[in-house]
Amino acid sequence: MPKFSANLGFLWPDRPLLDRIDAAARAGFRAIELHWPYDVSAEAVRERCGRHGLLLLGINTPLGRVDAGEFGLGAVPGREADFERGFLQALEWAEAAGAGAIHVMAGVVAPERKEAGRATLIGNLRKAAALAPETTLLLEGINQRDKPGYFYSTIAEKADVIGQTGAPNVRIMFDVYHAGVSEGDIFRKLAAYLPLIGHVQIAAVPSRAEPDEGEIDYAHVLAELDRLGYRGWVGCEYKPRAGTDEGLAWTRTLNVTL
Ligand SMILES: O=C(O)C(=O)[C@@H](O)CO
Ligand SMILES: [Mg+2]
Repeated sequence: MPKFSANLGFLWPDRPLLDRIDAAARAGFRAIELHWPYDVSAEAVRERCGRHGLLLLGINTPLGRVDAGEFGLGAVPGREADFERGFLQALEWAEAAGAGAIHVMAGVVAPERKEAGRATLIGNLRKAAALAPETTLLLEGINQRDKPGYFYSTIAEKADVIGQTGAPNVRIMFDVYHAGVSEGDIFRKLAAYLPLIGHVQIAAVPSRAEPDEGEIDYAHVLAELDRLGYRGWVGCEYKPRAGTDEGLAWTRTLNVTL
């Protein structure tokens, strides 16, 4: 059975971040991952994780100008200097908090700028990977229904960018929810891209709720990850239907030990 981490961007949304860390430990998680924790001190997060013996896996790069529709800057032509500033902020926070991975957010790019966006992303990633050789840089596709215009939605596009970047510390964040909404054929893609996968995330399709409903049978997905020999973490990145603690009943349904 894979190892599970609590995504505290979505779980226990009713309380402040440090309390969410306590809740994750109480629920039995051994690792957590965060989205954009920049308004909380990295040292406080490190201390709270240490208190519980929790591993902090990763965070996301800053989004940019959210009011202008930005959702990351990695592939946005003309914003390279802002991307670098944001990446360095993420790196400094991650190192101070003890996180080993950074999800480099590609961002929203107009279709006619797609080729320029690809070159921008590869250039930005080469620099970022060299600046942070000890950190895993994760690339995630986001489905077009949730974030119209996001730079990529398929696993193949991320693998292609990783190949072009040529850095050993850039890996795929295989979010089964986004892959399910965007393209399906999950088992074949897990098998095909396994050597490039640095992290997996799960949520029901199409609801993005606990992974015990909808069109993806997560009992089979988790068994397939085992069968393939995946040794990484599986991030529980779902939006609880109601209370997060009650929602963890899915672990019993699926015979999962946190
Ligand atoms: O939305 C997701 O899926 C994520 O993994 C976040 O980190 C933001 O894209
Ligand atoms: Mg995700």
